[in-house]
Amino acid sequence: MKVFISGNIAPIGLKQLEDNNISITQWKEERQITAEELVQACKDKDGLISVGPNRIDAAFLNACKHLKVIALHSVGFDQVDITEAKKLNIAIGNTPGVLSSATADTAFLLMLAVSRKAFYLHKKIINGGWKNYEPTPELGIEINGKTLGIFGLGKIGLELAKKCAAAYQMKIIYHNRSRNQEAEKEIGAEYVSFEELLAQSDVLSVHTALTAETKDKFTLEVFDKMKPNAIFINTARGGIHNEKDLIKALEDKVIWGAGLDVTNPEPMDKSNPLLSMESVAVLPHIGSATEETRDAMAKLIVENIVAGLKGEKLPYQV
Ligand SMILES: NC(=O)C1=CN([C@@H]2O[C@H](COP(=O)(O)OP(=O)(O)OC[C@H]3O[C@@H](n4cnc5c(N)ncnc54)[C@H](O)[C@@H]3O)[C@@H](O)[C@H]2O)C=CC1
Ligand SMILES: O=C(O)C(=O)CO
Repeated sequence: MKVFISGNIAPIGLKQLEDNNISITQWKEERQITAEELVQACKDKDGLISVGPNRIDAAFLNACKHLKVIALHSVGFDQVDITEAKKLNIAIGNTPGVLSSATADTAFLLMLAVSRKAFYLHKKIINGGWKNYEPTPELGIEINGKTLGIFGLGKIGLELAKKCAAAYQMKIIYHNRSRNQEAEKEIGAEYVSFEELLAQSDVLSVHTALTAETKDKFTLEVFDKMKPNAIFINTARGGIHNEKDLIKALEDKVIWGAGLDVTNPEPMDKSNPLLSMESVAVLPHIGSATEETRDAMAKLIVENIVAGLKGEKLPYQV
């Protein structure tokens, strides 16, 4: 059985694939593989491990109908045409759960970094701007005891809510497609309407998937309904906020700050105005990027690939 890997996965995953007698070919270049190159690479393969944002759309799936399984190196599957894959009987697997804590940590880190303008002040030191010990004009705001609003209280949202409730006694409110009884019981999270979420959150953190419903959900009109000292955090997908509107909202002080692990497009251009704003922190999509989490993701990917190649139901099927 032959599998193509369109990027890097943890070495433990490569070893486990070899132990299962799976022959692997891997994309080793620094640049992202193109759509044409991906089709070409998959021509004589039985499975694909899809790393990064390659579009697994109808065109790709129809050009590679022979694939038995596609294992995503992500929990998100917005890059995949699931309906078409189902029609063509190609199993799609993802990596739920094992990355929830690491991704919630990234949201937590962004929340603190924004609240104290940490990335901006770090750059200021590099640029020789730390002159003496004076109360800095760039004051932060505190998180302790404030209200955290979660948009999309699934696995990652719940991890963040637990961390913020425990570390900072934050009040947790959330808006979701359905009620999350576990969160309501465990941390006293309160379900609110989307409008209430906007009106009450001191920190609003996005954790839904990117779908037709959530695409461009955060526009200027929406930011306008938030508190002027609110912090907006997005570690889900860049397409969920409208970047032009976010820039305008920050420039006009409609909201206080923003922390992003995801942007649209990715990579973000280094001239992007968000990168020079005081109360903004941007990371290059590192939500799940820890050694422990990437090892755990690789193990799930191997389980999905092995099952899919045997024609069995995937343990983590989308
Ligand atoms: N920055 C990064 O590296 C990472 C980003 N992610 C992103 O985080 C997303 C969430 O991951 P999980 O928490 O594991 O997924 P999940 O499926 O456990 O949680 C998503 C939650 O959003 C809710 N939801 C979906 N559409 C909604 C809508 N229109 N309105 C209100 N609620 C809605 C769902 O009901 C669910 O509770 C992924 O889809 C992925 O895009 C995930 C891992 C790492
Ligand atoms: O899992 C995901 O969806 C990511 O974005 C990367 O881990």
